[in-house]
Amino acid sequence: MSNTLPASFRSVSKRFGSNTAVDDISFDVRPGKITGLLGRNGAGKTTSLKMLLGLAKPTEGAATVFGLPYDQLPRAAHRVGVGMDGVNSIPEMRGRKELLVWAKMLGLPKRRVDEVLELVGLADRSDRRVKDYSTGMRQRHTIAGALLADPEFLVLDEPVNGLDPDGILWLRNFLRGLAGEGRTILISSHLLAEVEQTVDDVVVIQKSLRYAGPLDELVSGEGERLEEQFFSLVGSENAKEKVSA
Ligand SMILES: Nc1ncnc2c1ncn2[C@@H]1O[C@H](COP(=O)(O)OP(=O)(O)OP(=O)(O)O)[C@@H](O)[C@H]1O
Repeated sequence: MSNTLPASFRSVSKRFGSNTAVDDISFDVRPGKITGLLGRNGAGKTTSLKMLLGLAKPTEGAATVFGLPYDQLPRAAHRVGVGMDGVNSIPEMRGRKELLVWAKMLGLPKRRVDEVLELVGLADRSDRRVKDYSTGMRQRHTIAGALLADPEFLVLDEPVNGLDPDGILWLRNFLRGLAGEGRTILISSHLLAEVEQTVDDVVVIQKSLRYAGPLDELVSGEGERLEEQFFSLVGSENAKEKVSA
């Protein structure tokens, strides 16, 4: 595994016309940890991940993976596994077939597809078309694709969305297992209770950066919950009412 930081954002901003989606954020992702990128809808999570992965260009600043912009990183598709809507997805194809396409593009043997299908629990259901998968199956399929090249860094955009309680528990244990092997994981989410049980580090954004650091430094007081801290960082009258209710 590499010694260089898996991900680093330095004074990164992104504007779409007059809309500032991401405003001057700087943070690092620690190796071997699970980091949760948190923010409410429209906070700039996906845009930030896209800039990290070379799918969007920062208006200012730089986001790097292993010390380099993604498009300059040698073997980037092998080192960084990506799970994001619209990336590496051909919904009309059957699950296993689709993974075989990506495996071929990555120069991987067919048996790797069966390995990842087994890992995510889809081995016996991968002959269905991806578009016919349930939301939970699609999430697992996305993670299988991200794992194909056995990457040391996984970037997953909203992997918990749409999972049922079994799926959530599975994902939590699965991600913890991957981190236990020394992998780094960056997930975006707005599901605070779930994130609290899964991540080591937290990055809270609301266009600008509100917090970056260990979860247990953010939620250090007795009985303190991530949800409470989140709302005090991003601010919301409704939220404050909700928290104090
Ligand atoms: N391609 C684009 N063109 C114009 N505006 C965009 C584009 N992509 C994102 N935005 C805007 O940037 C802001 C941040 O969007 P983004 O998708 O990054 O938020 P998010 O935190 O991932 O939200 P969600 O949880 O709803 O997915 C929003 O105001 C969004 O409308």
